[in-house]
Amino acid sequence: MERIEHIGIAVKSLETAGLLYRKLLGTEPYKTETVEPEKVSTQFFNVGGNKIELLEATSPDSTIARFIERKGEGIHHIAFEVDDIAAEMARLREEGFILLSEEPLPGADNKWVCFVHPRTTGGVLVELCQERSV
Ligand SMILES: CC[C@H](C(=O)O)C(=O)SCCNC(=O)CCNC(=O)[C@H](O)C(C)(C)COP(=O)(O)OP(=O)(O)OC[C@H]1O[C@@H](n2cnc3c(N)ncnc32)[C@H](O)[C@@H]1OP(=O)(O)O
Ligand SMILES: [Co+2]
Repeated sequence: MERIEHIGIAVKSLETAGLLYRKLLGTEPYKTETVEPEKVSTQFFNVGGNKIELLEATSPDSTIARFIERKGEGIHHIAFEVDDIAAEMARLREEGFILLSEEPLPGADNKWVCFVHPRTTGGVLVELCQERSV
C-alpha cells in the first residue's frame, strides 16, 4: 500500500451532502461521476491532496443503499493507492484476506479498484486503487 487515496462517505443525496461538504471544506468538488456497475454516483473533493469521495446509491439494490439502511449515512470505506493492484491482490490473498472480486474492476476517478471484505479487516471496508493508464 502506498498511501490513503480517499475516504468514502455514504450519503443519501449527493446534492444535499455536496452543499454541506462545500461549506465544511471551503472548496468545490473537482469531479462528479457515476459508476453504473457499482450502482453509485460519486462526488470528489480534494483537501490538500487528500480526497473525500461522497457516494449516493443509483438504485435501491446498491451496496450504498444497503449500507445506509443498516448503518445510516457516514464513513463507508478507506481506499489505499497501490502501484500494482494485481500484485497487491495476490499478496492480500496470500495473507488470508477475502477479496470481493477476482479481478480489478473499473472504479471512479480513473482507477482500477478491488475491495477487501470487512469481516477480514477488523470491520473496515478497504478499497485498493491503481491509476488507470489512459
Ligand atoms: C467503485 C466506485 C467507487 C470508487 O472509489 O471507485 C467506490 O468506492 S464504490 C463503493 C461501493 N461499492 C462497494 O462497497 C463494493 C464492495 N462492497 C461489497 O461488496 C458489500 O458492500 C459488502 C460485501 C462489504 C457487504 O455486503 P452486504 O452489505 O450485502 O452484506 P452484509 O450486509 O451481510 O454485510 C456483511 C458484513 O459486512 C459489514 N459491512 C457491510 N458494509 C460495510 C462497510 N462499508 N464497512 C464495514 N462493515 C461493513 C456488515 O455490517 C456485516 O457485518 P456483520 O458483522 O456480519 O454484521
Ligand atoms: Co471508493
